[in-house]
Amino acid sequence: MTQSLTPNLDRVAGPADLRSMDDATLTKVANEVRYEVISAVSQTGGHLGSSLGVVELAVAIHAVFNTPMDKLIWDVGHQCYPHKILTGRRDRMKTLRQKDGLSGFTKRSESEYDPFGAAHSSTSISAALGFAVGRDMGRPTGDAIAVIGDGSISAGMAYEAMNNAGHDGRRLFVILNDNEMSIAPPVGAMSSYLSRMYANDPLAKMKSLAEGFEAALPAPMRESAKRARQLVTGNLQGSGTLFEELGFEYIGPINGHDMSQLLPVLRAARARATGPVLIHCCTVKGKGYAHAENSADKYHGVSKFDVASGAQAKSKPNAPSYTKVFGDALTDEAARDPNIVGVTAAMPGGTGIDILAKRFPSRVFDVGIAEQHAVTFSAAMAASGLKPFCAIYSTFLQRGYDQVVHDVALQNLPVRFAIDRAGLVGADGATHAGAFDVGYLAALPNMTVMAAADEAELIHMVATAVAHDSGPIAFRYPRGSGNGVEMPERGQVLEIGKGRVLQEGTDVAFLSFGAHLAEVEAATRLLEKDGLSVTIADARFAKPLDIDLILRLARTHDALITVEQGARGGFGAMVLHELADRGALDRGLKIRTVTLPDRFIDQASPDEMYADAGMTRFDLYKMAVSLASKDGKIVPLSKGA
Ligand SMILES: Cc1ncc(C[n+]2csc(CCOP(=O)(O)OP(=O)(O)O)c2C)c(N)n1
Ligand SMILES: CC(=O)[C@@H](O)[C@H](O)COP(=O)(O)O
Ligand SMILES: [Mg+2]
Repeated sequence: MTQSLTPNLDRVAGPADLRSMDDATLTKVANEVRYEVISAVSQTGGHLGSSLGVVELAVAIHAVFNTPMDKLIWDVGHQCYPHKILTGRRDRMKTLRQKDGLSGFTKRSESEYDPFGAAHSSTSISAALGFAVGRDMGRPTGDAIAVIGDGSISAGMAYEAMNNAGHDGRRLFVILNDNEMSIAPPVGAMSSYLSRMYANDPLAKMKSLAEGFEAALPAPMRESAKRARQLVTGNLQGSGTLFEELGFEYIGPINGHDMSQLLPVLRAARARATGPVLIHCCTVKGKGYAHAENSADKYHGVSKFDVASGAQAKSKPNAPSYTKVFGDALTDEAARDPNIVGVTAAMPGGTGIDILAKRFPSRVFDVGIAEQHAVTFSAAMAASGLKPFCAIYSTFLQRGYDQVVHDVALQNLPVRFAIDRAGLVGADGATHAGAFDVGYLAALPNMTVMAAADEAELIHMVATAVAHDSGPIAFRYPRGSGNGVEMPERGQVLEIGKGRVLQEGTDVAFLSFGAHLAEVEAATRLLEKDGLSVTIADARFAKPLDIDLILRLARTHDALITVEQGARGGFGAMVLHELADRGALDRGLKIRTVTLPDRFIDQASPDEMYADAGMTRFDLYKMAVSLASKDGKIVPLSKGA
């Protein structure tokens, strides 16, 4: 029988097994967990760098605290792979981020060790405080421990939570996982502050501890720890770090990969904390895997890869990504218009704003994980006469919605929202679905809402957004590659509120909004084989709607089907409002609105997810046939069905 490469990890069925192990064995377990993470993610892809950075933390926390009674909450949750391996899901790691497999984030329904779901950042401290209150009011809950990264702690919501927790004074633990990285290198004053806390400290190797816990330390560490803490806090009067000023006991910075520091510090903190405690751990994103550590993005999000070479499997799309098309188009427009600026909330690469930044660095603003701020910041730039392109994924723009309403739409300021990852996104699952932006934006007065049917349309929409100065405008497009359509030299400015007809028919009309047009066209080919005559129209705008087009389609067809990559309450709803209010439904038009279903859809490939949503070409075909049939026979409507 071959010798196991993970003999110590093999003895861990769950965290309780860790609590019976000595520190040396725990260190071995950590090394074996790291090996397991690299091996698993090389076959599934995923958030490798962040997970490698918290291997020791995950082992130590589960070894010291009494999970699942103690609630361990991972901020964002993208770094949860070691946690999942240690909490009974090791055998399912190969299903990570796949249909019917493990979620790539923590998820309540997946395990009792996941007390709170995540994926959107900066929620963990709020959740920890909620559990702490539950405990203190008699609910069956132990300690609450939030593990939050240096990127995530820079978001407003984290301050709201620390402000409340520090004032409330309840016992809870915040472990700051400081690896000096967000997805890109971190930005902002908090990042600089954290770096100052250990960059020049000659005792950085020392593990400085808050006075309250020095007594628990082995004698040799006690005195020097006290002095190190005073040095770290910037003066010998011992006044607090930012966190202490907020009411937290501060411990750190300590080496988040050194079990001989982590374990005594966590044990001391657990033994003595009477209020909120922040333990500052310095870690390395991608720790222990050279290809990750040496990569600019620390292998934040990787596809499958070869462990030996680190080479990632590259998909060979036949078309550029929507993200790149957007970044290139915006940069071209910016070369002609000096008022164009780009804004991203910590996602320069993901949004394509990094392309603009390469050409015009002084006109790009990465505000950190701060979508609320990004929107209002953009609103004021628009009020000053600039042309801000606020590029935020559909799902993350949800974080700044009140700012869109209150600071942009209500003041009718010409902010341009570039909404990437519209529709279903695949492996990131339900938390990242760009499902709701059409509904939440088209409901707003003054707002213009567009959706690109393909990458060529996206270029036109960027040009249209540049030219549109009379109020806010949003354009949405999906994650991934375009359709390989012919690309225009330069974007043409579209007429606001005007759609386009791709083909005229008589039996059934598809009114498509956005990138599901390709599926509509495929369904049409099937319908035409059955002798049906089909109209295909691309609405281009959910607001303002092309009323003339919609009324004409309703008048000249017995069946009208709207299609969108979004939830109910979006484009189809807008069409229904207009048709109903104008009496166009009174003569009995057969109309159906194809949207995402009223439920969340778990991770899979986008095609699998759209199949789950009932939005494939075959679903569309069946729907059209059902509308063009009589007594179960397909009777083309134009033939007097
Ligand atoms: C509200 C929100 N905005 C943006 C993101 C995208 N995002 C995921 S992880 C991440 C960086 C997190 O940095 P940090 O907290 O330092 O964790 P690390 O990856 O360094 O472990 C970002 C911006 C998100 N998940 N949620
Ligand atoms: C964890 C997180 O929120 C980001 O890393 C997100 O997964 C990025 O999504 P894309 O891969 O679509 O850029
Ligand atoms: Mg980080």
